[in-house]
Amino acid sequence: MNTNFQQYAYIPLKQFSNRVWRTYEGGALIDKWKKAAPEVDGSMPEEWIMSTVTARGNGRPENEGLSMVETPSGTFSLKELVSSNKELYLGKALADKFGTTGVLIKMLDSKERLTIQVHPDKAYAKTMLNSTFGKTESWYVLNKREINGEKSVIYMGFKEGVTREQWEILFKNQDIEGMLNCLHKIEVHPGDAYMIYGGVPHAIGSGCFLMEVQEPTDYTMRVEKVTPAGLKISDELIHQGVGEQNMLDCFHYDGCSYEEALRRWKVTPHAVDSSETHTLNSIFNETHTDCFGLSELELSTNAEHTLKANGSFFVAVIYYGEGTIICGGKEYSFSQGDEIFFSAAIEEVNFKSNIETKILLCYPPT
Ligand SMILES: O=P(O)(O)OC[C@H]1O[C@@H](O)[C@@H](O)[C@@H](O)[C@@H]1O
Repeated sequence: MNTNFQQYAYIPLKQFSNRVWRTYEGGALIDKWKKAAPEVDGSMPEEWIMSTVTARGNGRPENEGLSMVETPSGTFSLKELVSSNKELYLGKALADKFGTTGVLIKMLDSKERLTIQVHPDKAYAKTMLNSTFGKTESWYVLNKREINGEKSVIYMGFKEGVTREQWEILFKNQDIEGMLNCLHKIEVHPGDAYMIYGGVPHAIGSGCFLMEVQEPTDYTMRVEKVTPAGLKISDELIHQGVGEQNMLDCFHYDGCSYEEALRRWKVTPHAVDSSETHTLNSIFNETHTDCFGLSELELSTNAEHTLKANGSFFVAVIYYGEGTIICGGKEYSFSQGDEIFFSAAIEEVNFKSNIETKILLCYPPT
């Protein structure tokens, strides 16, 4: 046990920028949010936040995806800090149950449509990939942009009647239009929230800027062998090493109507606490999943709100605004683009805003 690392469990820990390579292009809206010039689309369209997992990509750096945080004595990976004392950083329940943060948080900005894909549910992850975690995920839409005159959409869930046999034929023929036609196409707007459970087919369309809170793995099974921009995908990234037939088994063939799709997966955020100067909205909570949670704290100018410890760590992502954090009797500043880890050891955190502020609060599994 490294006693030196334990002292950092009592202070807010900010992470350095952590962009990750993906098969699709995007990222300009992440630059805009981070106030980083120039705002460019490229092959690093995701920012991974408080990540203790590495990304899967061909020929990419070994530690890509791992978050590095700033401490008074230098830069360390969150993973090594947490390992120094899991109970202190994560909280006892999480330390005992998983021994890891149990969650992965991302900002994702798509300039092009992502490939049609599916992620494992827990049962599939266990049997096929020997992993405790699947990749159930959630999307909270923050912004959108029109690309080539196209509205921002997502595709999700099979339409009624789609069978594995039909899906396999479309996959073998690489009939992309045919596959897209099997899924519900849903226009999205800032504020929309969706759960994407393991097994549910989906594709994020172009022009979506969203926060994703998810189980901490990078397992994507996909049915498109070439991306919309023309990038050829390796077999490993198509089926994660389990083969095409097993990849096809990762999908849940339980199609439904458009209305039923919205009922199953669209989430309506609601206020759980408010005053004249603040609102706390619950977005994803235990009624949707036990894998993670997401809330949102809105503060008007010169407002404040205190969050009390709940036995586990949480992560605050400053979507906009600036102000001061009071934690352990000390003051720290925060501003737009900050990503801050608050260990389970911290008893309470007071956020004070100088200007209008929106803070996304991400929580680990319950
Ligand atoms: O298609 P690639 O480049 O692998 O990107 C895959 C991305 O897909 C999205 O639907 C999410 O699951 C992200 O967490 C993931 O990173």
